[in-house]
Amino acid sequence: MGKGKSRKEKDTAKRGERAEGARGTGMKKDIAAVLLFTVGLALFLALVSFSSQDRLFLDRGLPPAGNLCGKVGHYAALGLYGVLGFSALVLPIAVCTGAIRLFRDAPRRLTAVAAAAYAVLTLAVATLAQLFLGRTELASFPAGGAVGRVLCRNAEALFGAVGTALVVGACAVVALILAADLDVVAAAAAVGRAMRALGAFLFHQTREAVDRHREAVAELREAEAAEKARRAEEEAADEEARARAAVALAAGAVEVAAEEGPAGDDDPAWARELNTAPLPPEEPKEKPRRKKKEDACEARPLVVVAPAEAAAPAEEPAAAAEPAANAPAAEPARPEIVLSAAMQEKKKRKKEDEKEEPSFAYTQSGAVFTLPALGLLDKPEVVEKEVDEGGLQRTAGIIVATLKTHGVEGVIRHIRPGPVVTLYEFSPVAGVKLAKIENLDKELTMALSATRIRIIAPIPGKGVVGIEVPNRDRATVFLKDVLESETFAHAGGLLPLALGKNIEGIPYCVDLQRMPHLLIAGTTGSGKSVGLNTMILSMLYRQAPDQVRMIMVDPKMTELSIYEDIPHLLLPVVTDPQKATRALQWAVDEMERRTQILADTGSKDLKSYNAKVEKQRAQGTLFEEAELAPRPKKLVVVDVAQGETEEEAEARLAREAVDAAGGTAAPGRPASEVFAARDAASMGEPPPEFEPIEASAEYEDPTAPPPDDPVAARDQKKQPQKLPYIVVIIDELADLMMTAPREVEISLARLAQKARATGIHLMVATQRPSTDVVTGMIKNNFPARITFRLASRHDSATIINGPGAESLLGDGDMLVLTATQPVTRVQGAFVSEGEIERVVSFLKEQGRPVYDPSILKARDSGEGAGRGEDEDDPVYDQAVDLVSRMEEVSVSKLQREMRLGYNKAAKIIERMEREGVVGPPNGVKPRQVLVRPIGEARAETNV
Ligand SMILES: Nc1ncnc2c1ncn2[C@@H]1O[C@H](COP(=O)(O)OP(=O)(O)OP(=O)(O)O)[C@@H](O)[C@H]1O
Repeated sequence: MGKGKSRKEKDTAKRGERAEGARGTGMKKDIAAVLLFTVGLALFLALVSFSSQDRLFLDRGLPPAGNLCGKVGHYAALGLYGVLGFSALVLPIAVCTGAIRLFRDAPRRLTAVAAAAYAVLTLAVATLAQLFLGRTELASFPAGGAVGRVLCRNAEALFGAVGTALVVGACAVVALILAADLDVVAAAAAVGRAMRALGAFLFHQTREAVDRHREAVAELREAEAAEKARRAEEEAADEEARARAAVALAAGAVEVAAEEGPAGDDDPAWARELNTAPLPPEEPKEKPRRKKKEDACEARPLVVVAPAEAAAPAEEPAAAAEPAANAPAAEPARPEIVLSAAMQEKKKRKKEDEKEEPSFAYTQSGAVFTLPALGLLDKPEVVEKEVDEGGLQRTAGIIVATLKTHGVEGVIRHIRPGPVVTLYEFSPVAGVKLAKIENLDKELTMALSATRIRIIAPIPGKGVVGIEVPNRDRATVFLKDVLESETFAHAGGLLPLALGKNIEGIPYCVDLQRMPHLLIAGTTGSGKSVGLNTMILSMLYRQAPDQVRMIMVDPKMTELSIYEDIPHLLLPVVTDPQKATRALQWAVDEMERRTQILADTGSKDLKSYNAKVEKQRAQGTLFEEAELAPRPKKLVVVDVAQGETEEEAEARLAREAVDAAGGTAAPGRPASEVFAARDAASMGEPPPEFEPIEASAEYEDPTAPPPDDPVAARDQKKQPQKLPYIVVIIDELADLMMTAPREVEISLARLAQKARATGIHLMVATQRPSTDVVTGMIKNNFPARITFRLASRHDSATIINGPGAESLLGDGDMLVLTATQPVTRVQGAFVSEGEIERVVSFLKEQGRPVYDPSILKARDSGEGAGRGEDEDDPVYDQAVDLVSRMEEVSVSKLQREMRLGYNKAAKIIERMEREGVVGPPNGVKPRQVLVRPIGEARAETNV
């Protein structure tokens, strides 16, 4: 029994010992867990409060200012970050989790797995941190620490960057699941719940904000309505008061009038008006609205439009008619919004639209030629938009703020809205370099979210910097709009070009005569051809074909062929570059011929020549009479073709003179001057000398073929004729320059230099403004230039001597440079093909041109005669016949008289010199003629 008890006791004692032991182990574990947790927490605090700046304090023996765990914490964190980088933060989590598990008495196996998982997680985070943040400078230590750097380098070598991210990322997630004993589904659900809660919160907040905004708008509208009602009441009261005052005054005036008789001259105008008109007219309803706008404008940049002060008083007739006593009270001082000239013109035009379209029938020349009517052009209805003042003010604010950010201070004084761009006039403070503003164009473009902006620093003559910002809604300018404007109607000159509207929306026209030649450039699609068409149509709308003739060169064969066969053309539209070269040479010859005519008649230019011709025609006199008067001659032309001898010819003329004695002698012509046309006798026609001066068309026709008999033509004494203007239009200069660069360059330069006075003008367009096309020689001779959008600043400098064209918007946006005006931005007028076709067929209905194809023939084949080549040349014989009647002759005189090309005339004169008909060259003076007509020579010998 004692043995058994002792075993029982032993068992109990053992159980008690085990329980004791277990209690002791549990306590130890708890203590270890607490210590571990503390270490983990301290580590966490040391790591999150680490600051590299603390080193400065520690170096001076001071405690660190930032680290919550003092010196030890700082160094521990420094070491851990250095080794593990950001993954050091996993450590305190691992330690704290381990502490909690220890506390919960978790199985040892699980704790070991968790520890291993945390270790893997730490290394994975270090690698990922190095991979993603290694190149940034987020912290004072490497993102992945030394460990992360090594692991990342090796992993990248094995898997590449993306592979490393995937593999290491997967390891990290698995390690996290194991370490934290994470239920992935539960975690995802928790994240989802959090997102939903956040969404609901944001939605609620937004709805509240929208409701608040709506309420505020409704309140504002109510307040506005109340304000409007109040103003309406005030105005009604004012109106009534004014009417009462007027009636009282009228009554007074009538009483005075009854006492003193009719109002004398001293009475104020309003008093006199009151006698007949007791009540002032109702004020326009628009007035109060404008007042409101003006009030709103105070302390902001003034939205101006253009100087139109002169028109302002005319806009306020009612105010002017009001009694003086009312005036001061009615007009408090306030900022003024001036209506733009363009807007005024629009208003005016609206009224004029109601009038009938004026008739443009042209009746100066013999035949009536009707100029095309404006009705042939389209003018789509455009809804006029109100100026968005708020938007303009906002843009002005952005400009000022952006410039300020970049160190340029200043204010915007005026805003000038136009159809396509709006000009903001910026006044910088003193000391700002303008080049700095110019260089901020890209910054401003970005800040304004604009496509392109243009900076004009400074605007010539204004002392401000112009910033042109494209409008969001771009208006189209229609050609009809410009052609029917006052500006075009009053544009002087014979060759007005309606280009479009300037940036204030005012129609912009130039005169080609004054320019006097125009170079046009623009990349493909920039609006160059449309621009050229509007210029051509402007001239066609102004001038009849006998006043202005055109040569059109279109090597691209696309743009100008639409004008084929209009009566203004001198030639069919030239598409072959070779022929174009000849056409240019013809223009040079024509210029030489005209220069001689001007010199012979002592005319300064074509305008004064045409004026003289007009006078001569009115008086029935001739230019030549003055020259011929001192040396009357008896001229006999022997009809050698019919085998006539000199005696027979003289006898014939005597007979004819007797026959004609009873006929009409030409008024004012010397009786001794007797002419005989070469074939007159054989044709049985009355000799021309007895006819009155033949009335000819007012203008010379350059396409008329040369006279069959120049001698007879010269002697026929036709009335002088005016010379038409000639406009040469070339659509693609580059194509011509590729074919015959030297000839084209020389012809263009000669024309550009000298043709102005002779009424020949050039319009040359190109899409390649490179220096091999627009050569120095061409450029120097074309002072007036228009550029549409160009590809680069460099191209812009070639055309307008500065930047700007590269910032244009395309679609007809252009810069115009003339010799007298600074660069002006213009929105080109638009004209469609349909409109051009309508105008062209209207012109063609009135007549077709008669072309002179010889202009385009190759020089040598057309004009033949070389040195001793063509001894039987009938033209030479005619020339000798003609020259023998002159005292002196020059190449151009012969050219003019016989309607020859310059080269041909020069060759004839050379041959005449060789054959002793004319003397040697005499400097700039004409050559002396050494022969006499046959009859005259015989008469002299007999004497
Ligand atoms: N003044 C304008 N207003 C509105 N749109 C325009 C204007 N001018 C041109 N455009 C538009 O730009 C397009 C191209 O114009 P255009 O044919 O004149 O260019 P281009 O410079 O002559 O090109 P290319 O050299 O290739 O012929 C036109 O079809 C038209 O839609």
